[in-house]
Amino acid sequence: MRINKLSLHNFKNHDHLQLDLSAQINCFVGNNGVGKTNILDALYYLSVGKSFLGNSDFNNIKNDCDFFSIEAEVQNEEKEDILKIILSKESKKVIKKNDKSYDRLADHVGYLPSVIISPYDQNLISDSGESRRKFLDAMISQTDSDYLFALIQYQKTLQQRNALLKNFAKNRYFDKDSLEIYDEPLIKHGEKIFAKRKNFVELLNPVMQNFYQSISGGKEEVYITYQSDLEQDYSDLLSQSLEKDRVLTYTSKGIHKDDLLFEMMHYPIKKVGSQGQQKTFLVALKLAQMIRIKELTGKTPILLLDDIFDKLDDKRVTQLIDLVNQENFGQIFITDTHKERTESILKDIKEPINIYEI
Ligand SMILES: Nc1ncnc2c1ncn2[C@@H]1O[C@H](COP(=O)(O)OP(=O)(O)OP(=O)(O)O)[C@@H](O)[C@H]1O
Repeated sequence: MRINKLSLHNFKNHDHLQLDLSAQINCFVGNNGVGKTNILDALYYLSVGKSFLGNSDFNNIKNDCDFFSIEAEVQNEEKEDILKIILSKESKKVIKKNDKSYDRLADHVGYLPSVIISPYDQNLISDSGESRRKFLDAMISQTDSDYLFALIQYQKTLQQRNALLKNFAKNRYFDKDSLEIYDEPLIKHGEKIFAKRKNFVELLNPVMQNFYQSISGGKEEVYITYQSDLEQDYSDLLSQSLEKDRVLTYTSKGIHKDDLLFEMMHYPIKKVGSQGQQKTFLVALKLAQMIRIKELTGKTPILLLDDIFDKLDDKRVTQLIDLVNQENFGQIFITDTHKERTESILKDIKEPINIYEI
């Protein structure tokens, strides 16, 4: 998959922007705040139907405007598809492929896979488990529509079960049987999600380890551990935590409490990793994500590299560029504040490179 043309209207600070893109490497260079990251965000938006910054959709509409649109010509094997996303303040978001609207956003996810590496990835290390779960969900959903379906059903059931627990507390009443109606779908979807998450992380680990060692020059060992309540039987867990859930008025056990432990040399990387090591870890993790998506879907994700050259030493940057320049990586988008630095880093690359000054 690759994007031949991109056109933005009123997307964040870009009122009109039209770009003819290189099939290989595209760089957006310019000063702070000119809108380089916003272009990557528009490309990410085309891929998953939302911003990677996770803010409200309306914040993506240029200030004082009523709508934004993102349009792209996407090379899909032999044919070209036109993808269009329009969001207006008055109506629902519309995502169209070749003029046909998708009924649900979930039907679009996976069509144009993407992987983004950005300074915001640091939140994956520093934030709570929720951001790591979101990352895991976004990553698996791009490769597996069954997973996304199970996740949507699980979240719906969880909300209903929690609402009932709150209702019991409010009315000083409890009915075990009506609560248990939700247990069966929760267990069914929860177990499916657990198995898929466990499997995905297991297969991600060796790929990530390889990338980490290639970029860092083969020193530290890094590892991701998947932690889940569902290592125990979920049905037993729900029974055992019934009284607790009743008091807390929410469901305390399940895959909505899962987490990923990021480790370096058997210690949390958050505690023992330098800034450069943490960044290398995140880059390796994202490159591994890219390889897994490619293996599972047969599609090469577009790779979005935002401000990647900061915090990595020259040796690591060279290693990284050598890696992504190999033929198993597809179309790449890079942002940087220094045009000369970008040109110098990419000087040995033979593929066509487009550099846009924003
Ligand atoms: N809805 C919006 N309407 C208008 N401008 C916006 C909107 N949302 C963000 N911006 C502007 O976009 C700019 C930030 O763009 P972006 O993050 O892409 O910059 P950048 O070129 O990547 O900068 P840096 O080099 O600092 O990372 C800011 O000037 C911000 O005010």
